[in-house]
Amino acid sequence: MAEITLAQVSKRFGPVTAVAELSLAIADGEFIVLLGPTGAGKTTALRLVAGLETPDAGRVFIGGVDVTGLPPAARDVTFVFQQYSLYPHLSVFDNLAFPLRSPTRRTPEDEVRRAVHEVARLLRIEDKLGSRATQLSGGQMQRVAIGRALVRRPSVYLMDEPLSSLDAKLRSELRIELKRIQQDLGATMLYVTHDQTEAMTLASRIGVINQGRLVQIGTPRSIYEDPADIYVATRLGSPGINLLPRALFPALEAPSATATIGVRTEHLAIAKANTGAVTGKVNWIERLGDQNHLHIDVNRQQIVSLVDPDEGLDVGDEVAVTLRKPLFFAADGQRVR
Ligand SMILES: Nc1ncnc2c1ncn2[C@@H]1O[C@H](COP(=O)(O)OP(=O)(O)OP(=O)(O)O)[C@@H](O)[C@H]1O
Repeated sequence: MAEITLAQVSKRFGPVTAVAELSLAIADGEFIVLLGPTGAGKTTALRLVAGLETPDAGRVFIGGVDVTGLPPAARDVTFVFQQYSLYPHLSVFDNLAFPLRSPTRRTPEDEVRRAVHEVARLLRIEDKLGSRATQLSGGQMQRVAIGRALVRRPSVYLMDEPLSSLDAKLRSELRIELKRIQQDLGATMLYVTHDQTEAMTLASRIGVINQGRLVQIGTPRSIYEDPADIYVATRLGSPGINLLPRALFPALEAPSATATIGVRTEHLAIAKANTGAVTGKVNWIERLGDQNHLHIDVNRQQIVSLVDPDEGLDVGDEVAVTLRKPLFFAADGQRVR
C-alpha cells in the first residue's frame, strides 16, 4: 500500500478548468472520498492519479515517487469504473484471473487460483466462478469488476462511482462490503461519488470538490458539523440543511456579517405550545416510520425538521421553533461562525 500526494495539480480541457490547483495528501490505508456534483472534476482528478490524464501543472506522487510522467501501467494502481467492463466470453474465474495472467506478471497458476478464490470469498461470488460474465446480474457483474481490481493487490485503488449503476439495496450491501474489504486489506482508496451516503459511510475523510477546486477536506463528521461554506453545508444531510434569512430570527445572537442562518433538520426544537420567540405553522408531515419530517411555514419560509412521531403534532398546528447549533454564513456564502 502507499500514500498519494497531489501537489497543485491543474487540468484544463479547452476553456474548461476541470481540476484547479488541487493539493491533497492521502495517507497509507486511508479511504478518501471526493464528493461533488456532476462536472465538479472528480473523474478528472482520479484519472490524473491513474495516469489516464497528464496535468497541465503540478505533480502526482504515489508512495513517495513522482509518477507525473509515468504511464498508467507503471503506477501500480487499479481503477474501477461506473460501468462494469468485463470480458463477456470469459468465465467469472477467468475475468478475475485476467490481471494476474498478464504477460508482464506471469503469476504461477496455483497462485492465481488462490488469489481468485480469496477475492471471490471476500465478495461472496464463489458460487459464480464457473459462470460466464453474461449470465450474471448487474450487481454480480459489478462485484466481479471490483474483484478484478482487488485481486492484484496494487498500492492504490481508484474507484469512480462503482456502485452507481446498482439498485438501492445492492448499493447499500456492496457499500458495507467495500468498506469491510478496504479495512481488511488496509488499502489506500481514492473514491469519487456524488452520493452523500456513500461519502459519509465509506470515507476516512471526505474532500468536497466545487468546480475543480477542493473546498474542504475532513472527517465525515467534521464536514457535516463544521462546513466551511454554504456549498459544503448543502452537500451533506437529507433533507438538506435549512438555509434561512438572518431576519427571520431577530432575537438570535449572531455575528454581524451573518446573512444566512443554516440549521439542520435535527437541530430544530419544535414545541406545540405557542411560547417561543419564533412561531410557525405545520403545513405538511412526511411520515417515515421511525421519524417524521415536519414542514413548517415561518413567515412564508419553509423549514424542515425531524421530529419523533410521538410528538403528537398535526398539520395546522401552531408551533414554536427554537434553533440548536445554528451555523452562520455571510452574504458570499462563507461561514462566519
Ligand atoms: N476529455 C474531456 N474533454 C473535454 N472536457 C472534459 C473532458 N473530461 C472532462 N471534461 C470537462 O471537465 C469538467 C469536469 O469533468 P469530470 O468528468 O471530471 O467531472 P465529474 O465531477 O467526474 O462529473 P461526473 O460526476 O458527471 O462524472 C466537466 O466540465 C467536463 O465537461
